[in-house]
Amino acid sequence: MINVGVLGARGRMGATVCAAVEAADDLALVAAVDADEDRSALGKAEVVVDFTHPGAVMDNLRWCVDNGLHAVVGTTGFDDDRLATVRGWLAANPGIGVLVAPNFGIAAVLMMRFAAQAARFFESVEIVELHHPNKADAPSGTARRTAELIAAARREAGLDPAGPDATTTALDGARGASVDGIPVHAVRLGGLVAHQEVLLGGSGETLTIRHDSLDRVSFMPGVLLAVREISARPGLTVGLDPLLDL
Ligand SMILES: NC(=O)C1=CN([C@@H]2O[C@H](COP(=O)(O)OP(=O)(O)OC[C@H]3O[C@@H](n4cnc5c(N)ncnc54)[C@H](OP(=O)(O)O)[C@@H]3O)[C@@H](O)[C@H]2O)C=CC1
Ligand SMILES: O=C(O)C1=N[C@H](C(=O)O)C[C@H](O)C1
Repeated sequence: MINVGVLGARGRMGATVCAAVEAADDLALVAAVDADEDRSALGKAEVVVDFTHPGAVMDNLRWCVDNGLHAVVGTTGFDDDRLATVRGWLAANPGIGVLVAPNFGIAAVLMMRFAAQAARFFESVEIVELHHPNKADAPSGTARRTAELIAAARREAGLDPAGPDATTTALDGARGASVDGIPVHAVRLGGLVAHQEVLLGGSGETLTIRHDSLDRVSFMPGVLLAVREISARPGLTVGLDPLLDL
């Protein structure tokens, strides 16, 4: 039995994680903590899951590492500087495992992988991410990560990450944000959960790779897999890929 604590427990994701943990025979929910609540209840946990806010997650994660707790983190906002900071904390606490994943959906992980594979075959690539209107950040962590993977694949193939673009006059934002040279566009629309299209274009043909999370239960198999495996993976793991043998 693995004792699990959840940070952000009353949020959209946190509540879904609490229900998934309670439904699993091999996991016990021992603490459910939300904003402005005492984190000390998490001391009974072996693994803490964080789905809070980009502004809160680093303080939470520091607290977990300092208290000897493994952490599975879905909260967004992790750039290279933040990941380096977490690596530093873990170097001083060598038995602790932290997994940070921008997306726990298996299909989303595959979408990112397929996009990176396709990236070198097309002159143009742009990303459109579409989410519910209560989302705190833009672009999504998934879109950022996808753009980074695509840009790395294109650089490795000797291609400019950015495709051809003759547009010289544009309203601010009309061409999206540039992430590693890849244009990323963010849509916020009632009725949506979490969706992304990677648009690739070449000579007389295009390829669209689309992923849809239609319900937050889509993230649960990945979250529970990480909860079960994190104690055997000391140090920092980024993304779910290594746990899926990708
Ligand atoms: N990796 C993945 O697969 C996924 C990642 N996400 C990410 O997870 C994060 C949360 O998303 P979502 O659940 O929709 O957001 P919500 O706003 O629904 O939930 C966040 C919860 O965390 C609480 N909270 C804020 N600060 C703290 C804190 N310091 N300690 C404990 N709880 C805190 C909030 O309380 P209050 O409202 O009072 O501030 C709220 O209840 C986002 O970064 C989102 O992008 C989302 C889906 C999937
Ligand atoms: O806030 C969300 O909802 C989501 N956040 C993550 C992200 O920013 O990529 C994962 C998924 O897109 C849902």
